[in-house]
Amino acid sequence: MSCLIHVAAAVIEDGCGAIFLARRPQDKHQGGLWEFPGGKVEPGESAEQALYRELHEEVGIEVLACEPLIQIPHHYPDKSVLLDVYRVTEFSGEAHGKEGQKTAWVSEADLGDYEFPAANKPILNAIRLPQRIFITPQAETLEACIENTLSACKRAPISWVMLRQKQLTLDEALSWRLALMQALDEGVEVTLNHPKSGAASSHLSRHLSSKELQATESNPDSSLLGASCHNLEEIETAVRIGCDYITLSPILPTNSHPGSPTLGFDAARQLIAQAPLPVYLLGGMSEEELPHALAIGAQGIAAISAWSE
Ligand SMILES: Nc1nc2c([nH]c(=O)n2[C@@H]2O[C@H](COP(=O)(O)OP(=O)(O)OP(=O)(O)O)[C@@H](O)[C@H]2O)c(=O)[nH]1
Ligand SMILES: [Mg+2]
Repeated sequence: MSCLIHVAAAVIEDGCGAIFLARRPQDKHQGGLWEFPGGKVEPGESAEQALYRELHEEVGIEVLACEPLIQIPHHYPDKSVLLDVYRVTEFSGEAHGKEGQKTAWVSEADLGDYEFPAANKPILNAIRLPQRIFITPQAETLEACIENTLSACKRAPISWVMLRQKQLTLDEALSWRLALMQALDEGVEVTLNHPKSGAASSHLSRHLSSKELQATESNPDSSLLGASCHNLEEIETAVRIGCDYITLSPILPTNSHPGSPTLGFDAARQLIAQAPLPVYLLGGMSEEELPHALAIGAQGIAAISAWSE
C-alpha cells in the first residue's frame, strides 16, 4: 500500500456559527469539490506548522488559536491521505481566496448542501457532534428515566442522550423516546439503542450493539447511525456500513464489570488513530477524563454514571 500523504486542514470558524470553505481548483486532485483549506505537511514541519503556513498562503490569515478536531486516514483509488483536521477559533486578517479559488462562509446547518471529497464525511460529523453522550441507566419507569436524564443535564452541558432500556419492547422504547424528548430542552438529540431499532422509522437516530453491527449490511438511510465497538475489526465494520460515529469500550474498569479486561488509554489512542470517524470513549469515563479523551483524539466521552449523583 502506498504511504499516507499527511495533510493539515482547517475548520475556520467566525465565532457566529459559520465556517470558511474553499473550492478546489478543477485541475487538482478532487477538483471542483469544496474543501477545508490546507495542504500537505512538508518534511521537517509539524502538522500545526503546516496549517499556519497553508492558511497564510491559501486564504491570507494568520492563525492565533487552534485545536485538534479529528484525524482521518482515507484511501482514494489513486492516493492515500491522512487528514489532520484542526478547528481554527481565532485568527487575524480577512479570509479570502488568495490563489483565486472560490470561497464561502457557510453556516454549520448548511454544510450538507456542499459537495466535499469522500474523505470529508467524518469531518462534517466531528463538527456537528457534541463531546458528551449520556446513556440512560436502566429505569423501572419512564418517570425515573426522565428524572435521571434531567438530573444529568443539570450537571454538564449534555445535548445528546442515548436511550438504552433493553427491558422495553420496541414500541415502548419509541414512546419513552418521544416523552423524553418532550421533557428535554429543544435541540437535545435522543438516539435509540434497542435490539429491534432496525424495524423503526428510517429517520430515527440509532445506535447498534456490536452484535447488531455484525448483522447490518449498510446504513440504509441518512439518519445518524452509531455502533458499539471494542476492537479494530468492529471499527472497520462500522466504517464499511457507513456509521457516523462509534463508542469504544471498555476503556477503564467499571462498577458494573469489575475485573473485566479494559483497553486503557494507550490502546484506545492507537485504535482512534486508525478510525476514520468520531470516537467516544466509554467505560469508567467521568467529566475529569474528558480532557484526556480529547487529548488522545477522541470526539468525547459516553457514560451512564458520570453525571449522576
Ligand atoms: N486541503 C484539503 N485537502 C483535502 C480535503 N479533503 C481531502 O480529501 N483532501 C485531499 O488532501 C490532499 C491535500 O492536498 P492539497 O492539494 O490541498 O495540497 P497543497 O495545498 O499542498 O497543494 P499542492 O499539491 O498544489 O502543493 C489532496 O489530495 C486532497 O484531495 C480537505 O477538506 N482539505
Ligand atoms: Mg491545499
